Formats: sequence, structure tokens, C-alpha cells
Amino acid sequence: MKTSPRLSLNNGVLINQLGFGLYKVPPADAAGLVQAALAAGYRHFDTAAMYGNETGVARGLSAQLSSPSAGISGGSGELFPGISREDIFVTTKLWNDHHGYDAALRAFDDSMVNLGLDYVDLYLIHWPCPRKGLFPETYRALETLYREGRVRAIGVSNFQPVHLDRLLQTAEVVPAVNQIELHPWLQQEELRHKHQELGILTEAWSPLGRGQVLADPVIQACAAEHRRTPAQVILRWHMQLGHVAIPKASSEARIRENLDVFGFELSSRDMAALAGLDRGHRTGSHPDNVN
Ligand SMILES: NC(=O)C1=CN([C@@H]2O[C@H](COP(=O)(O)OP(=O)(O)OC[C@H]3O[C@@H](n4cnc5c(N)ncnc54)[C@H](OP(=O)(O)O)[C@@H]3O)[C@@H](O)[C@H]2O)C=CC1
Ligand SMILES: O=C(O)C(=O)[C@@H](O)[C@H](O)C(=O)CO
Repeated sequence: MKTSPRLSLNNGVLINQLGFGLYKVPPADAAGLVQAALAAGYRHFDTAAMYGNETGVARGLSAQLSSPSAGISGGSGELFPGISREDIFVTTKLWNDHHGYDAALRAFDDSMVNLGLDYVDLYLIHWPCPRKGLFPETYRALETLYREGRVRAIGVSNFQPVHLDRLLQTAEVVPAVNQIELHPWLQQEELRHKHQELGILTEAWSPLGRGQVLADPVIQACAAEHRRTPAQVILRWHMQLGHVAIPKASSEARIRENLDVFGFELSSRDMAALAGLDRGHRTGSHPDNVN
């Protein structure tokens, strides 16, 4: 079975470099897709309170992990023997209307109930919501959860350099991750450099540009040359740049295809060609406009 290599976060916790994204997965479909992804070899799942599917994710995981010590309740037995809670990496995120210290702690409790977990592997502030001006305080709540051992790592999402600078004026724990929109059409060079300087791992959301980048002629040509699919070329590019990536897919075939990116390599000429595709194209919102 194919699995993803793991990268080390700045606190030593390991994260599977390629995970499965669950935005826009209807709650009723989440359990089945999580199980299909587990069967394909995924061990890292990215959800959020806003996605409304944490309980579906829990159902998918609990079908696998049934023992009480696994910290997931309600399971019916191991579908894939040998996978334990420790092998699985679950990320969830605090939504925008729960900024503030107390609200953040309550939001986390709600996510834990939904997920049926004893601990979450990574908890992120979903958006900085700069006009609210509360993210430093919200992050303090994440630091509390981290110190209490309820999360193995904490981080942020959609933070711009200016938000990271502000956060680090008061933060005691450097975020492990900044999850940002990142794909060949939006390469976020300044932010990636900043992450490197600060020891923050870059995690790519919409790593396929929500599917839009698959049609790019340079990607298509590269895929033909390697006898791979456009999705595999883009995901391989992320892997070679050291990003974590969390593609979403709705069929078993695509779920398998997206994980099958560890058996070929893009040349330095391929990497240079893909580096030339940046056009600052966002498929989602700009972080300054989300509040
Ligand atoms: N922190 C944040 O603010 C955000 C986080 N995210 C996270 O990132 C994850 C991924 O981002 P997402 O926006 O879903 O976009 P992706 O870049 O992962 O693209 C998903 C789209 O690509 C299609 N697709 C997937 N694999 C293939 C393939 N092999 N061949 C052809 N088409 C394919 C999917 O189709 P189909 O589903 O029909 O198979 C879907 O339409 C989310 O699920 C979420 O977990 C996303 C947005 C914002
Ligand atoms: O998927 C997420 O995690 C999001 O926050 C986004 O999709 C977000 O809602 C967005 O990009 C809207 O344009």
C-alpha cells in the first residue's frame, strides 16, 4: 500500500506530507471518503468546524479505530488491521465567529465532541480575520490547549506576513504550520520564505487550484512526458518543494491517483517550468477580506 512520507513540525511531531482535504464534502459522504482514503493509504485528514463534516470524519475513523484507548468512540472494528490512532493525523480549524480566548476554548471543545477524539493532532486558526483584531488572543487559547496536551501542534491558516509578525510579538509557541492557498498559479514566494525563516511548515490548501490548474498546458505537457496525470505532476511539485498538501477528491480512483506521487521525480527543468507558471491567481478569498 502506498503511503506518504512524514515531515517534522517545529516541535518534532510528524505530519504526513500528503493528506486528504474535506472542504465541501457533504457530511453524509465524509465517512465513506475517509474510509476510501484510509484504504488507499492516507493517514492525514484535514477538516474544519466550518465544513460541517467533523462528525462524518469521526464515523469514518471510528470504523477503523474501535478500541477505547484509541480515543475514538463508537467504532465497529478495524477495517484495516494495524492502523492505530497514533498513525493518524487529524487537523481541524477554529472558525471565524469563534475568535477570542473563551470562545476559542469552547469551539475546540465542540470540535472534540464532533470528532470523538481525546486529542487533535493539529488545531489551526482558520482565518486571521484582521478587522476583528482578536487573533493574538485566540492564539493564546490554542497555546493553552497545547500546554494541556489536548493538541499535539498548533498553527494558523491564511496568515499573511503582517499577521505572522503581529502574532509573534506575543506568541510563546511558534505556529507549527501556516496553511495557505498554494499551487502553481499562486506560488506565495514571500510567504514561503518567511515560513522558512521562522521554522513554520508551509501547508498548501487547494493544492490543485480547485482543479483549475490541471488544464494548464505546461502541466499537461509535463504529465504526458512522465506518463502521469496533471494532478500527479502538481502534487509531485508540492512534494519536491517540501510543502504539505491536502488534495480533496470524490472518487476512489482519484483518491488513489493523488497519493501515487512518490514513484517518479520532476527534473530541475520541470521544476523551473512550473516555477514560471505563477500568476497570482487566487481561487479563494484574500485573507485581508475575510472577517
Ligand atoms: N484553510 C483554508 O482556508 C482552506 C483549506 N482547504 C483545504 O484544502 C483542501 C483541498 O482544497 P480544495 O479547495 O478542495 O481544492 P483542490 O485543489 O484539492 O481541488 C479539488 C478539486 O480537484 C478535483 N480533483 C481532485 N483530484 C483530481 C484528479 N486526480 N483529477 C482530476 N480532478 C481532481 C476535485 O474533483 P472531485 O472532488 O470531483 O473528485 C475537486 O474539484 C480542502 O478540501 C480543505 O481541506 C481548502 C480551502 C481553504
Ligand atoms: O475551505 C476552507 O477552508 C475555506 O475557508 C474556504 O474555502 C473559504 O471559505 C473560501 O476560500 C471562500 O472563498
